[in-house]
Amino acid sequence: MQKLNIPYSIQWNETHITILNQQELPLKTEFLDLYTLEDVFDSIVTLKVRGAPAIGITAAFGAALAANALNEEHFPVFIAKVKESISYLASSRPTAVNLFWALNRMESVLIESTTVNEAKTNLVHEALKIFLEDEETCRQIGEYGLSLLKPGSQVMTICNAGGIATARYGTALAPFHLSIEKNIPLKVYACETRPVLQGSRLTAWELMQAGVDVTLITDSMAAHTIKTKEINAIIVGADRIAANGDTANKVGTFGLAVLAQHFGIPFYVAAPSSTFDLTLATGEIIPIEERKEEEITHIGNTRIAPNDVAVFNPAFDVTPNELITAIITEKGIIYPDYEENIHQHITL
Ligand SMILES: CSC[C@@H](O)[C@@H](O)C(=O)COP(=O)(O)O
Repeated sequence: MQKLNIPYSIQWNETHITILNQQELPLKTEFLDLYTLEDVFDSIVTLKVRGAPAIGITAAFGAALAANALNEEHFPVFIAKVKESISYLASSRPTAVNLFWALNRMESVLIESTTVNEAKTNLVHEALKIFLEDEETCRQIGEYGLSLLKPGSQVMTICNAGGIATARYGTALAPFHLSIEKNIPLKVYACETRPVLQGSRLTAWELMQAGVDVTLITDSMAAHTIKTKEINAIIVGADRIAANGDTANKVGTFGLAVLAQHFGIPFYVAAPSSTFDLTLATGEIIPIEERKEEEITHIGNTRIAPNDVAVFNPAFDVTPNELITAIITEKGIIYPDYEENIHQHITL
């Protein structure tokens, strides 16, 4: 069995969190130490750490850091201050529900504690639990995902739903990491993922590190590539899945799902149970983050669009459930009818 050759993107070090700086990849493999609540908030907003599960894990550790930094002995005041830190972290990015899911777990543990010291210990334990569970979850997603892909398959993906976007292995990329361990040949086509290029900077880098056969294309080449390279399946991650299966993921995902339907190939979403938001009946009401216009008008510090051009920069889109062949979770594979099957699957 070959060892997964990618670094952990998040590590807990008692006084600080160490993250892989995903802004610098692939040119530099740099690790950053986050000591304060503000460091953690900034790392999430600026995409130094990104990907739904990784955001949740980092925020959970951030809440633990913030609690540990408090010099407050009066328990009700301590609780109020930690809650404030949790709300602050929750305001960092709006779409990935894993952020709120992880912070809710942290808040529950906080409220259930009875002293300041007990709360501090419990918060660290809960954040570590969230991290460790995610590694196991992603491995399971990988196993189920791999069971859907015939050896020799050519598979397209977008964004980076990989090991560095989770505790380890990833969601959409987990089957590829496991295929290396199990010696099963698969070929991946990675869309570069404009505007901030998670596909070229992160997925291409991660899969190459792991020894996966990966080919990079621009987003506009997807239709031609599916046709001429005989792509067998598309697999993507998710930031939030509504109760009816509508799925928010990196902008461009919806377009790939439409292409999958046109070409008659399966379109799979891979995500942990923590990415489902059963409080939302449909994807229509998933909040879609709009990011700063410089992500589109500039590459690095170089302007590539006219001054003052109007810009629309949604970071995510919502793929309607009827375009999704199956949703792969750590508990198994969900097929339509999603309205009926998701609830049953998630509450297993
Ligand atoms: C396992 S990560 C799943 C999703 O979070 C991923 O596909 C994605 O869209 C990430 O967007 P990002 O803006 O890079 O955080």
